[in-house]
Amino acid sequence: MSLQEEIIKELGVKPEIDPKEEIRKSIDFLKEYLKKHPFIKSYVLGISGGQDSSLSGRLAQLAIEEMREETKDASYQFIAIRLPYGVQADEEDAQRALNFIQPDIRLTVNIKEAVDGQVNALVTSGVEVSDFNKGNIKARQRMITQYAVAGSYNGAVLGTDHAAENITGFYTKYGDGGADLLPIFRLNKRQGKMLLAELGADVAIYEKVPTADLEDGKPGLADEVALGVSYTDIDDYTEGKTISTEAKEKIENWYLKTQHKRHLPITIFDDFWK
Ligand SMILES: NC(=O)c1ccc[n+]([C@@H]2O[C@H](COP(=O)([O-])OP(=O)(O)OC[C@H]3O[C@@H](n4cnc5c(N)ncnc54)[C@H](O)[C@@H]3O)[C@@H](O)[C@H]2O)c1
Ligand SMILES: Nc1ncnc2c1ncn2[C@@H]1O[C@H](COP(=O)(O)O)[C@@H](O)[C@H]1O
Ligand SMILES: O=P(O)(O)OP(=O)(O)O
Ligand SMILES: [Mg+2]
Repeated sequence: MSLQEEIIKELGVKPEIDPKEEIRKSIDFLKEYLKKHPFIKSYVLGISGGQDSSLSGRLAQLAIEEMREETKDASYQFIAIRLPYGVQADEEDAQRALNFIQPDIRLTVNIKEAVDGQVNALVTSGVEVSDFNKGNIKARQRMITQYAVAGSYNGAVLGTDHAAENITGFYTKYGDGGADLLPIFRLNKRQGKMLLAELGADVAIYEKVPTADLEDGKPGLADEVALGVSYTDIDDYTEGKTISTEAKEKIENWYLKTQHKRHLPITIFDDFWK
């Protein structure tokens, strides 16, 4: 089996999808988990204004609404959290996403004080913190906040990892990579767009340039610039298509370099890294 075939198998990507079917699959997955774990009453997710959290958030809201309807238990809630670092430059995009999702509960927790406090404590202890490293602290602070909210609302934390992100390991380990359930895992970026279109999202939501927006010095840095490869190439690769040798090598290098992120902490019984 070629590496491309192995990766596609691992990520579970289908070359073609029926968006309606995939929407139903994600909603049913979120509902089934709640039915099996009656003490979990809410799903919690940070909403950035980007494509992935808009899609995951809307799917979660729909799942929760169906749960309320079917069980007549009004305590099921979807909690959307805005997690800006100070003032978010594209705040209106985040508000547009919230208007699309129509979450039961909207919270805003500004992560700036916590992040700056952590950075200052490190610097005071003589540890240098680069802007890049601080970006990962922001992503981890968002994870801490989401788990704190889940802890207060009998909740589980959703993550937005999907095939086109997982393949390159383009997420912060235990930051946005830290979550309980991943409702859009298996979809690539263009398939996520198809689901958003089917759900009636504004085109601006799914045409927004994907960004982690983590570095102070590089605001809104596009994922594709940071990665050096386009989502079109990544999507084609995950659908089994032939892409340029240069793009293929870049994707496979990212995949191999980030293997550690797709495993639980490594023990002496693991040999995937050898
Ligand atoms: N989806 C997004 O858009 C998104 C979100 C967050 C972060 N990002 C991007 O993801 C990247 C995150 O940075 P990163 O990957 O350098 O940080 P990271 O913290 O996610 O991973 C690096 C850490 O992993 C561990 N590690 C590294 N290599 C290892 C290995 N071979 N075995 C075991 N452990 C190992 C080390 O602890 C290291 O500090 C950045 O490029 C950031 O912009 C993207
Ligand atoms: N500014 C943000 N507010 C709320 N939630 C956020 C914010 N930035 C990121 N998030 C969450 O993290 C994931 C990953 O984002 P990437 O753009 O893929 O880095 C995002 O889906 C939100 O759930
Ligand atoms: O995870 P999001 O919602 O920020 O989407 P994107 O990765 O497209 O920025
Ligand atoms: Mg984003």
